[in-house]
Formats: sequence, C-alpha cells, structure tokens
Amino acid sequence: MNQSKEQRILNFVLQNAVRGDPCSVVDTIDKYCSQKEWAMNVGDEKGKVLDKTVEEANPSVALELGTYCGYSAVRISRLLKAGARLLTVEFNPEFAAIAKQMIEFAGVQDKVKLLEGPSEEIIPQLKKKYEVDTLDFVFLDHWKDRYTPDTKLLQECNLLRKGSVLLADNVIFPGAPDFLNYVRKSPHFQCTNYPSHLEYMQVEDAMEKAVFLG
Ligand SMILES: Cn1ncc2cc([C@H](O)c3cccc(CNC(=O)c4cc(-c5ccc(F)cc5)cc(O)c4O)c3)ccc21
Ligand SMILES: [Mg+2]
Repeated sequence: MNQSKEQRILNFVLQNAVRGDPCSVVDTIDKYCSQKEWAMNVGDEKGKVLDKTVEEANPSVALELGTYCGYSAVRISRLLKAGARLLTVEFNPEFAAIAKQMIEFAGVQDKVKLLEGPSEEIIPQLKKKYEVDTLDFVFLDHWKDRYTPDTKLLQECNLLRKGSVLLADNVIFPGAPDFLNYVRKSPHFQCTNYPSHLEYMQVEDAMEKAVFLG
C-alpha cells in the first residue's frame, strides 16, 4: 500500500534528523517540505513568530488545536520551561500516529500530551479529565471555520484568564475571516496582526495574536 505524504515526512525525519534534538527535527521537516513535498506545517517564517509569542507568554500550560505531523508541537515544546506542558489535539488517527512518533523522536514526549479527538469534544474535558485550571497559551491551526466556535467554547468553559494568549495561523490564507471579525470586535480581546507568508511559498499569509482581557 503506498505511503502517505505524512509517512514520507516522518521517514525523512527518522533517517535525517538527530534523535532527541527538537531543532533538528523542525529543520529537517522544513527541508523536506520546501524541497520535496509541500505540507501544511506552520513553517520557519511563521514559526519564528510562534517562537517569539511562546517565549513572551512563557506558558505553564499550553494548548494546540491541530497537531498534524507534530511540527509545531515540537517547535512549541522545545521552548517550554521545566514542568510546563503542551496539550495538542488531533482528530485524524493517521496524523495522530505520525505526530506521536515525531514527538517521541524529538525527545519532547514528557512535555507534550497528544489528545486524540475533535476539539469541540476535548475542550470541555480539559478541566476535569486533563486537570487544567486555565490556559496560558493557545495555538489555533486546525479547521479555519472552527477557530471562532472553539474560541467561544474556551471562554464558556472558563479556560481563559486575564492575559491568556491566543495565536492563530492562516488568518489570510486559507483565511479565517470570521475569527478576525470576532476577536477584533470583541471587548475581551486585544489583537495584533503579524503579516507573513504561507509556509514554503511566496503567498501572503498572517498570524493573529489575541490576548484575553478577562
Ligand atoms: C476539529 N478538530 N480538532 C482537531 C483537529 C485537527 C485537524 C487536523 O489537524 C487538520 C486536518 C486538515 C486541515 C487542518 C487545518 N489546516 C489547514 O487547513 C491549513 C491549510 C493550509 C493550506 C494552504 C494553501 C493551500 F493551497 C492548501 C492548504 C495551510 C495551513 O497552514 C493550514 O493550517 C487540520 C482538523 C480538525 C480538528
Ligand atoms: Mg496552518
């Protein structure tokens, strides 16, 4: 049975990256996806915006919606302080299986918990089942039409506190217009736009940071 693109990306990492070195895993995925097969990782240009936002937030508890192959889970978790953790949500079993191996190869498995299921089911379970009080940082990179309902759900579940940082990928391409509308019009968020480019392409894209004001 011929391999999936995601399996080919993982194999390239297993054969070319340094086990236990998250930076080498991130760089190796970027090398494969810029030279051989495009894939929807956040990439290095937007990844640098992600890095700065995570470093500034210095989260104890972070959430990622949309794990895919684990590129941003590895990228985020490599920056977390001792004892901090990332919960990452993936509903596609094939992607979850690839991401699990990617996370373990990178050596960040002690910082990352991969939760399998759709975000709308997982988010309401975070407090009781996953012992979350509030989230310090949320990276949104799943289906673009789910950014707004899931942001509302995070608020309804009391998972945000004053200063919680949301960072959304792809607000220009493929685009998340209703999300931009929602957070920019809401008195509960302070928004900042970071113009960039679509991963591995010269197409315009951007990330939006929305800080919860309580
Ligand atoms: C509910 N729920 N809960 C967890 C969860 C997890 C998933 C999956 O991880 C998943 C699967 C497929 C698509 C996505 C979203 N990502 C994208 O669609 C995207 C597209 C492009 C692009 C750009 C140019 C193109 F030409 C084509 C695609 C560039 C990007 O950076 C993207 O993030 C996420 C889905 C729903 C989920
Ligand atoms: Mg994306």
